[in-house]
Amino acid sequence: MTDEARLFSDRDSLCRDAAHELLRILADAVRDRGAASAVLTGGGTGTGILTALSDLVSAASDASGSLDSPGGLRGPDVRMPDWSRVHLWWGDERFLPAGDPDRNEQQAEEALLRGLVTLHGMPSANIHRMPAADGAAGAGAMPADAQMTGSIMTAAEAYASELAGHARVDPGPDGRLPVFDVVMLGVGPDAHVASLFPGLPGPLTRGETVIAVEDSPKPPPWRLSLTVEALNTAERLWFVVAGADKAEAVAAVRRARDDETTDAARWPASVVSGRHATLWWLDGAAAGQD
Ligand SMILES: O=C1O[C@H](COP(=O)(O)O)[C@@H](O)[C@H](O)[C@H]1O
Repeated sequence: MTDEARLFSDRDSLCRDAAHELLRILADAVRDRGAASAVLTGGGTGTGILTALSDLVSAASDASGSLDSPGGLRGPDVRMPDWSRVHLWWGDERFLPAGDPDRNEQQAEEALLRGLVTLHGMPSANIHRMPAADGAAGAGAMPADAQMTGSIMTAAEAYASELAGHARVDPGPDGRLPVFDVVMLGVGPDAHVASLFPGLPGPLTRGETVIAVEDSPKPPPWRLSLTVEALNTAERLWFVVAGADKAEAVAAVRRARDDETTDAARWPASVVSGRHATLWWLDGAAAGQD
């Protein structure tokens, strides 16, 4: 299947359009299947999309003069999902104490999630955060290095179990995972996606849905990540990329995607795809046009 690319003059317009489309997909999935789920990514563009989504939700809610209701129309062209039926997951997370500003979930919390829970009826139980280093899978406070390996392994198993607990009723490509209507992924200048880094075992791992990463070249070193196999169950997979520092990686990955001999260990982003669509959301700089 050929990838589609959408180009934008800048990151803000990319984020606004992606947020708009994400809302539409979630609303359609709730209408058609009674449930929807999205996998969030960290990073500047991933968090920018959540901020844009929050703005859309607030504007639509203000325009309607009331809180959201299932399937209701809000604003001229924005249809809200019933948030009580939407589940949110993460593609990767930094294994740090809860509340650490470097955690992807903390950035998402501030950009969007607090508002969805307090104002728009999303149950906190629908927000599936990856475990934190000081949580049940950790060892109280931030574990010492010697304990860390065991803690992060337990955390990866815990998230895999949580995913399996929400697995699709009618098992599709992977009975251990929910239906992911949309998986969003940033792409690093080194072509990493989620926390699957070139040169580490992550991109080549098979048979698991979640892995622990103990030596990420991008700080912090301890991370959790969905695997290639898990990401590839997405109905739609979106690469969301902005900035000139990504242009070389984007070009190389897009070339590698057309090459059957691609080395997954060198170009992790080249081996992930959506089942029905793979879409590149790019600003001009990331597309190499500046
Ligand atoms: O560390 C991470 O980086 C990537 C890319 O972030 P960006 O700021 O360069 O767009 C992100 O997708 C990933 O979730 C995060 O953990």
